[in-house]
Amino acid sequence: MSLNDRRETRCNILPHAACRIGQHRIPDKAARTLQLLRSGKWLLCHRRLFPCTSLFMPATLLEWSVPAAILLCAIGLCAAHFVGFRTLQWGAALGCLSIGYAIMLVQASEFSPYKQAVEDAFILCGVMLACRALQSRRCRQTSLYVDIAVLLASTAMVIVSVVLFASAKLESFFVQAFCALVIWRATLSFSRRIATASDKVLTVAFLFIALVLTGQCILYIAAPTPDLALGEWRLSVWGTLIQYTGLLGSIVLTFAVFIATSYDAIEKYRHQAHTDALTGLLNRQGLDSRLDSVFRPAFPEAATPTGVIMADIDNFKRINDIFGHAFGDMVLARFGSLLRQEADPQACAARMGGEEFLLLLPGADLESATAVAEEIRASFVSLRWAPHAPDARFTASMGVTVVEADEPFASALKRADDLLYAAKRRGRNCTVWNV
Ligand SMILES: Nc1nc2c(ncn2[C@@H]2O[C@H](COP(=O)(O)OP(=O)(O)OP(=O)(O)O)[C@@H](O)[C@H]2O)c(=O)[nH]1
Repeated sequence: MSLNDRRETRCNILPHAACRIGQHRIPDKAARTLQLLRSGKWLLCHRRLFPCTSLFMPATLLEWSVPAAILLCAIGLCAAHFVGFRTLQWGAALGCLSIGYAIMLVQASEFSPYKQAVEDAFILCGVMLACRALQSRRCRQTSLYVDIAVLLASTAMVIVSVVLFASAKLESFFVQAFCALVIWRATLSFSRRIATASDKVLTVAFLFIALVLTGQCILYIAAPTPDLALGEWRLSVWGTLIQYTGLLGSIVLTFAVFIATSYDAIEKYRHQAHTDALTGLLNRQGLDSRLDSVFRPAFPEAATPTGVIMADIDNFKRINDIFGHAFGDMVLARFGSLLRQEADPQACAARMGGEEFLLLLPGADLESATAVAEEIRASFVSLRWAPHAPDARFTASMGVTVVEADEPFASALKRADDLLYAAKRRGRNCTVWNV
């Protein structure tokens, strides 16, 4: 008698009738599994338990195209990391997913239930990594212990579904339900902290994936799906559905990540091009672009009046000469942060070049703009410069005006500049405004 014949015989002598656990009647297949588990011979007979033709049926090229395409997405994202995009974590997530989907196609071995558990663990790990990549943009990440607990719970449910109930339908339902749960949790907590257009793109992609997974779970419960054996299930419409929705989700995610990271990079370089590196204020180019958007002729909300303060640190060349250029840089940086502190958040502060600064105060009339200028001037005088120059006091001069209704901004700027030089001529350390 060959080994296979002996296995067949062992399997055939097992009772086929349904049995009971306590008050609960359990199905034939589960009853047989329990018997086998008790006798410790289930591994020998699992081929009989899961009588599937495709256990020995190699996956087609079309089926392999699913993990291959996901792997390509992962490679693309990892490669993008090396040219400066922050996409490595996303690549790792899709890499994990592609391994999970590849294991799904590998021929089942003697250890088929473990294969299911490993395959599903890779898929869930991929989803968790993607969620962590999303959360790392804005909010606190889910605790690692929570993720491990979810992974263990999912694996336990998968093993129960496979070993006890020999049900691929149940196994798929559990892994998808856990994936959906993890994605919904991350998406909902992230959606409360959306700050940029790229955040919105990623949120929409995650919502789409969460909805697809949830829809699939509902379909699993609601539709009269046949309870197929493990191998048969892969080739059924349900198995195909899970593979292709996985592929669709991965492609949507890859596009969303590329759009979001490209947008982030553009925003980063735009911000750098519009910001003065020393003070963190707008530079000339940044100011022009801000003025373009606020003072466009067709922009009726352009606040009028708008207070304009032109400020200049007095005798700055001497500061450089006496204390050095690095100290001069520090004085500029502290003056810049003073402008930011004293003005309200809607104000627009810019470094016009050298030691000359501009502050725009939307909605401020001449009186309140002058008050702000005086406050800044007084605060600057009172700054202490220990340890480099403990006894030094530095001063600044200010010219203040307002943009009249329908007045071109350039003419108000010229007026503020003239007033600043009037303050210099008056002996510096004072504020001059037009009446
Ligand atoms: N440390 C430092 N110095 C700068 C920077 N940009 C310009 N300067 C210096 O700022 C000085 C400006 O000098 P001036 O235009 O003569 O003005 P001032 O000495 O402040 O004289 P008044 O404006 O008339 O009070 C020059 O010596 C520039 O080299 C910078 O980014 N860092």
